[in-house]
Amino acid sequence: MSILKTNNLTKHYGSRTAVKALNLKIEAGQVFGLLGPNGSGKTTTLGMVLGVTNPSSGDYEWFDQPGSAESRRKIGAILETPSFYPYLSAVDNLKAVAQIKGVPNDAIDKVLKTVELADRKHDKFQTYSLGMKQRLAIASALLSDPEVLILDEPTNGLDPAGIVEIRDIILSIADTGKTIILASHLLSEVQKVCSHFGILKEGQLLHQGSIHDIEGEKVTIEVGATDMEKLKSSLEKLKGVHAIHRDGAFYRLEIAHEVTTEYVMQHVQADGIIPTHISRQQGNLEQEFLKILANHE
Ligand SMILES: Nc1ncnc2c1ncn2[C@@H]1O[C@H](COP(=O)(O)OP(=O)(O)OP(=O)(O)O)[C@@H](O)[C@H]1O
Repeated sequence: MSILKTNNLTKHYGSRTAVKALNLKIEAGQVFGLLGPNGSGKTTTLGMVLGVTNPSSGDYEWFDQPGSAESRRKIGAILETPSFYPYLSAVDNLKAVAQIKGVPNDAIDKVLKTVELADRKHDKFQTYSLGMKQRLAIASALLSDPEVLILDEPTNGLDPAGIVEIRDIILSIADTGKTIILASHLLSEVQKVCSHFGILKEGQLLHQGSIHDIEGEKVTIEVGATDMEKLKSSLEKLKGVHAIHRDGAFYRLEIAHEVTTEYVMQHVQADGIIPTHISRQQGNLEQEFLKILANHE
């Protein structure tokens, strides 16, 4: 099922075109990353499809229907950090949101669990870290059990641990079958959590497709050992290895997608080799990304 389709969606601010004839297509179950530098039109795009920014021209469909108040009820979105009451706990803040949204309070415990705030649910909002505040915002967007969750730069300002927590939560929400649309200027974020992505530059969509297609077969594993000769003859017997290249102090293996570092490790250890280095490179999205940008220079 098509979740979101935009048809030549365009926004001008005076003489500036923020979004230009955008044709996005997002299907059910995708984690779709709208990737682009600051000012490329991501927030404007999300604002238009959420009905908070008027398009200059073009239109959009949610669930194969023209955008409407009814379709928006199936969407949970965080465009900017929502304001919570600092002196209230997470539970009491969510009770206030539940009342506004007209959803029963029974949903609160479930969403707090999803965002891993169950054990801090009675603490005041003002005692929360930035990451916890962001997780509470996600909980609030999930309260009405939407089919689609929209997040604008969900990890902005967070420390590395906070970033990992948000990513894990996004992935676990995606596992429940919800479609997620997130805007990000971070290639690594899109690569780590998204199944599909679109690249926006100066309001134009340069590319859209699946992450897997771009990463394709380009998965490699680097492995090194003290005895490189012995390592090579062991690696040559390994199933799922398409090619072996010497790269300085290690071999770079071109491998089938399903080959893991554990599998390589077990295989070489069985031949009596202890690797001094082993790591897996998940595709070349960065290079592909730069290529796409270069093609549009
Ligand atoms: N209300 C507004 N009035 C005038 N220009 C605007 C307005 N909102 C956005 N713009 C302009 O539209 C362009 C796209 O901005 P937008 O915020 O959509 O980009 P973005 O990709 O979300 O960037 P960021 O991540 O920095 O928010 C920018 O040039 C911006 O200055």
